[in-house]
Amino acid sequence: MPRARLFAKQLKNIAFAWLICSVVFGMLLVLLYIQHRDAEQLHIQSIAQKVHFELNTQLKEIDSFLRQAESLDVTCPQETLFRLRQQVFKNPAMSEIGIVNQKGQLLCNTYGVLNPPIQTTEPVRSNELRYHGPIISEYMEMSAFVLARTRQDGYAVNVLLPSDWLRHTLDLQQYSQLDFIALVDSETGVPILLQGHYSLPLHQSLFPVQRPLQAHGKFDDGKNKYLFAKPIISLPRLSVVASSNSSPIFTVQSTTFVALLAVYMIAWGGLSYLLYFIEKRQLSLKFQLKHAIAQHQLFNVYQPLIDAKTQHIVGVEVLIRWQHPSEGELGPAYFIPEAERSGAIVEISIVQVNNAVKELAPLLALNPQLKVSFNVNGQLLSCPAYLATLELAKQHIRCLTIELTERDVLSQVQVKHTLEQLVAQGIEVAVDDFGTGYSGLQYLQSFPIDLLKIDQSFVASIGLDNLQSPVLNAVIEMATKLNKKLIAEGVETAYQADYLLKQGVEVHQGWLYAKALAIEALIAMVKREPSTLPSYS
Ligand SMILES: Nc1nc2c(ncn2[C@@H]2O[C@@H]3COP(=O)(O)O[C@H]4[C@@H](O)[C@H](n5cnc6c(=O)[nH]c(N)nc65)O[C@@H]4COP(=O)(O)O[C@H]3[C@H]2O)c(=O)[nH]1
Repeated sequence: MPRARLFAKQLKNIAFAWLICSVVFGMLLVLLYIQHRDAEQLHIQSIAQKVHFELNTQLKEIDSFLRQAESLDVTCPQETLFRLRQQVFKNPAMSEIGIVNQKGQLLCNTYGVLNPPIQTTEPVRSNELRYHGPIISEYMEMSAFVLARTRQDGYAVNVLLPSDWLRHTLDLQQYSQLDFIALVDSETGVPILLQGHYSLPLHQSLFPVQRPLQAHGKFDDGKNKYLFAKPIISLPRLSVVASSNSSPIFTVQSTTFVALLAVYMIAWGGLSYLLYFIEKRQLSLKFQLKHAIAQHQLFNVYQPLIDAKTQHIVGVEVLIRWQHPSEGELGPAYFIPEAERSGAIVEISIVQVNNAVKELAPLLALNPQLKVSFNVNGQLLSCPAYLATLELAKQHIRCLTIELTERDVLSQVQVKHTLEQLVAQGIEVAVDDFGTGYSGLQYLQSFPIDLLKIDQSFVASIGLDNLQSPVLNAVIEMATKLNKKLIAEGVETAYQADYLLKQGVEVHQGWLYAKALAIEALIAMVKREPSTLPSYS
């Protein structure tokens, strides 16, 4: 093969290997990405849930105090102030508690009675837990939230929570690997506590947050992100929101990336080499075959067909062998598939028929009725040179049979016409390995088929209780009904031979009688059988 072509073939292999590896690795990366992304999202959810839980616990405690505040004396006697202060000591989240009347006047707080009262906003009528904020507490000069409840009598009790204190208890800083984690107003989305850079998905309305929700896509800072939001149960007006970059694959560690790249390169290289190796082997087999034909290394062997009743040889199947210079004698399984692929089968088969005519001439001269059977595939049937060789051979071999597999018989429309022409010349058509094909059996009626060769697997099933055993009987019955001749292949035991004989299958082929023989051995066998060829000496 010219160098340029060899080089082009190698390039093709490399490109093909690259394509396969890229597709496989691409799929692998997508899988990894999905797995990684799902894990990342679960991680974000679990952080948000944790913050949510902590906040919820805090708020529930404060709320339970506010519910009990129904019993506080709103004239702010010492006893009430004591209870308020006691509460502040017990719960360090609260820095101040105050009582506001229906007009919005702060009457007293943990610091004492306010005289005059300070005007604030009028209490809301609803007695749900609510929050205001963040506000700047005048006393503490810091940002804070107000949690409040309105009592049945219209007075409100409120609690001041410093923002800093909340931030520290929730320890938001430990979540710095997230894009952000925030406590936001569920209605407006305004962040009240925030760690990181707050950004929201574009073209998606998240607010008001009424139930736990997730959002994916492009955010207003131009990045693709994932977001999880969940309202606080005891105060749904507030929600915990956490978000992270949703493209973690691009943050794969450099060592992992290098390892992946190395595996990819090794797989690519390995596959290229494997393809090169297979091609080289095929190429070399193809060239070796050509050489073998030229050097006459291929030769015929002949397996006798025996009439089991009389024990006489009634024919032979011509089989091929290769006397390989280094590998020794090789069976057809080693080279026939490649010969069929490369087209060398045509030349091989023509030489085979011509050799058989020559080698069998002495036997045919003595017994012109000797059946001679050749394996023929669909490719050969469409080759005029081979058909012409058969036609010539027919002049020397009176009982010439061609064996086709079911696949070959049915493969081409014109096969039927070719077979009819061969039959017209007196050539017998047999179906080889009968029963192993998966096609319907209509062809038995429409194609000119005279003989069925029962596949060895059915013969091997005789006496065994397996699935194939009933098929053998069905095949025999069908062949009898359709008036087809039968030959049993692969007869290895006397038991099988007896059984087949009892079923009416008289012509056998198999190791019980003889293996495939070189022409000299066949002649020697026939010599020992004077009754078969009475005049042969
Ligand atoms: N286990 C066992 N095996 C037995 C027994 N009796 C015969 N055989 C083997 O069964 C195969 C019968 O040939 P096939 O079904 O046409 O199957 C043939 C045929 O399809 C193909 N083949 C052989 N020679 C040629 C040829 O010249 N041209 C073509 N196109 N194909 C061939 O290769 C196949 C295998 O051929 P072989 O290896 O020669 O194997 C032969 C034969 O040696 C037995 O009792 N037990």
